[in-house]
Amino acid sequence: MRPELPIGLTERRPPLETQQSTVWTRRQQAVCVRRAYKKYGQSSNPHVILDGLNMTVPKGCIYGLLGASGCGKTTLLSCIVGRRRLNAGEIWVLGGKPGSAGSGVPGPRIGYMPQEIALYGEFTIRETMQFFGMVNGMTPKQVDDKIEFLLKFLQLPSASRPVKNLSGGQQRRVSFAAALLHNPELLILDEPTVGVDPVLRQGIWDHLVHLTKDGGTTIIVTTHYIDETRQAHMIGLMRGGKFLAEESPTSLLQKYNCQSLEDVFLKLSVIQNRGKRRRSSILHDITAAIAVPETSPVPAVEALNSICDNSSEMSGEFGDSISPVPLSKRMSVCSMQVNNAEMELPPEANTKMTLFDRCKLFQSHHMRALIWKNFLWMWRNVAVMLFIVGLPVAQIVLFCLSVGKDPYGLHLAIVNHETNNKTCPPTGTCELTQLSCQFLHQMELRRQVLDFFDDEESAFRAVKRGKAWGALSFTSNYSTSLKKRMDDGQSATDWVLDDSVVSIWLDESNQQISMLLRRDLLFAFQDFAKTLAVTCNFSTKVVANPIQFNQPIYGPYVPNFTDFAAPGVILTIIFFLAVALTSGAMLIERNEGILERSLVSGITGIEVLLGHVVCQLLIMVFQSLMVIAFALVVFDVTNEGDVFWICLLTILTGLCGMCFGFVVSCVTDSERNATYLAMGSFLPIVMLCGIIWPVEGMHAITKSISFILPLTQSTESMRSMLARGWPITEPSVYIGFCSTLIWISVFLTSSVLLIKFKKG
Ligand SMILES: Nc1ncnc2c1ncn2[C@@H]1O[C@H](COP(=O)(O)OP(=O)(O)OP(=O)(O)O)[C@@H](O)[C@H]1O
Repeated sequence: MRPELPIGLTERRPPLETQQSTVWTRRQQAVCVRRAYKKYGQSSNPHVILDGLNMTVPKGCIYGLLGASGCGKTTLLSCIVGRRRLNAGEIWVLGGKPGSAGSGVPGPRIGYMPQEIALYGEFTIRETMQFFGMVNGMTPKQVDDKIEFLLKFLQLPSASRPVKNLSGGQQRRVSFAAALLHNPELLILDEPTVGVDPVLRQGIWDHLVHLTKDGGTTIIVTTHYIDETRQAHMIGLMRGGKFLAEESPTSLLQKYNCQSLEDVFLKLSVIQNRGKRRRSSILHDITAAIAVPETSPVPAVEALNSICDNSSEMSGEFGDSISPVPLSKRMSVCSMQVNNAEMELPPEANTKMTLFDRCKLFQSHHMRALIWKNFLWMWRNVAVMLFIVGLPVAQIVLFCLSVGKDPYGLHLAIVNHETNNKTCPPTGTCELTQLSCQFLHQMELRRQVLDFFDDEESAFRAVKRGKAWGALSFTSNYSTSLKKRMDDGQSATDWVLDDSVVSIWLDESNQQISMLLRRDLLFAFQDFAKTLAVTCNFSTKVVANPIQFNQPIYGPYVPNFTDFAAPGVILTIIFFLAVALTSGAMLIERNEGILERSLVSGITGIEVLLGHVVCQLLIMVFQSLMVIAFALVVFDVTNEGDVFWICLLTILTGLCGMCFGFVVSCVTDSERNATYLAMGSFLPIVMLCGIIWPVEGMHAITKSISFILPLTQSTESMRSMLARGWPITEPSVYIGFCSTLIWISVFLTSSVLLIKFKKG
């Protein structure tokens, strides 16, 4: 015996024989979704959200999109507004495909109120409206008039109140107002009545009905309060990636003989659960009838969906009355005032994009709005901005104060048998006695501390305990033997040679300190010998080292580490602060939903990017000039080059950091991941770009990696300008500029591509 069909399925059969919609009829709808398939996650373990969903929203309708939390309403809406792509299926919005050239979607034809507040807390209500007004090409007068109406209608407080100081419900209403502001053709409202009291909720619904009266506006609204959608012309009950029904609330209530829409939803859910078993057997029959070739590349689910779709475009699994019925009848469900809707040519057919329009990187009113908004945000966060501007200056000050200066106050353990370990002031005469004292005096002049010990044993002990950096021992006849060594020259005896030597044992555990101590000891000896020669009136050449270091060709006679590290440190500070600034700003904008909202308003990712470039470039230029001024003027870092080129290279490096920041914000989805990525790149760049150690000393592999990194060539270029005074025409200088420009284009292109192609 044939089992009894569940309610709904029996009613579902007849429409299977109705006609197919054509592309033309699809484009006549406000929204038409066909065979939508959307999944998240890996193909091996997909999370299917939309599973062959069909949806038809005629023009001039209020369409209530209902469904349990997590059933995919927001996902469907973001596909409709062109912010996410379907994995399969098609969407027509206001006659065009979302995102296609000339469709106006995303764009001002749509008003979108996302689920999250997606507003700048620091802005006042008026400023918020001004921003969205500017984005949608409204004049200030039009915005002001609309603000007045919206404040009254939505019972909002004064327009000068900052959004962050409003209650949650008020913030949602401001968000709603921002979507209504420019009278869009299609209004998409994701839960607009959350946190709104019943009276105002009713007011909002009345206003929505009013908006659709003349047929010019279509509204799609999602809500958890199912029964408030009684005022909608049509509702779509979504469950399991499909619509259970897509009909007018009255006919649903009648058809299922229920008191409330909630009951209808429950009834249909039960039917769907029962029907799934039944449906699987129906599908089995269909597949048997129309065999899908085994070699077909189309997955079975899609094949089945397409089979179903080719025979019908059922929107609801049950209770469907939308797609299969003729268009004229369907229109009667919504406002009858949609005059000539069928006669209107879809905008895409009308709109001819010129080549100029297609190549246009930005629209001036969008850029105006973005730049105004970014500057206003900076102004509202002036303390943060001052910190950001001051941070690189603080860092360069810290660097110059603490890195690269010669260590002083180092303790040396002295055993002076010549003076029985007594201190002895230099005599300043030509007496060749107690010469050890004159030598030690030179060490004191170099600001090192001398501690005297009785014997070598105790001096070593002091070094071993970390009380001194080295031990020095003078023989009892040091002066006599030194004099004899000079007098006898080649014929000097072994004891003369041995006794005229200062014995030194250093703590070499700290390479920098021991290197500088060695240098100080050698210089101290040279100075002592020279002083003696001058005092005793004989040529200093006699005591000079036979290797003579003349005045250097480039750099100071005694180079310091500050001069070596400064170019790299300046560029690193500017580069990484720009990374942090840009990626931070972009991520805040994205994570708070503001970016999403702006993009739905028609602003492009490239415009957002350019908006940040313009504003942050200003900050960065200021930062760069301050850093250079502090390094060169206040801390007197050696500079022989042209300040213009030095500043330009610093600014370009900051720009490069900004572009890297864009890439970071595009590839990461949270501030934490952005921080990991920025920090992860910081250390390799600092280690490999020749900032703390010359590239010449690196391993062959790291040397070749270092060659292509963003800061290597620019650091070398900066060093050549600062220390050698080389002009831009020198290869090692202009290569730094070229490398930075190449990296800017690489990062910028990557972020533009990521913005363009990285959609959900
Ligand atoms: N980017 C994403 N990556 C992976 N899963 C996602 C993503 N966005 C949404 N989802 C998942 O898709 C499902 C549908 O989410 P969606 O936000 O569309 O539901 P919803 O019906 O709008 O829910 P609610 O009514 O609670 O807002 C949820 O299970 C959600 O976890």
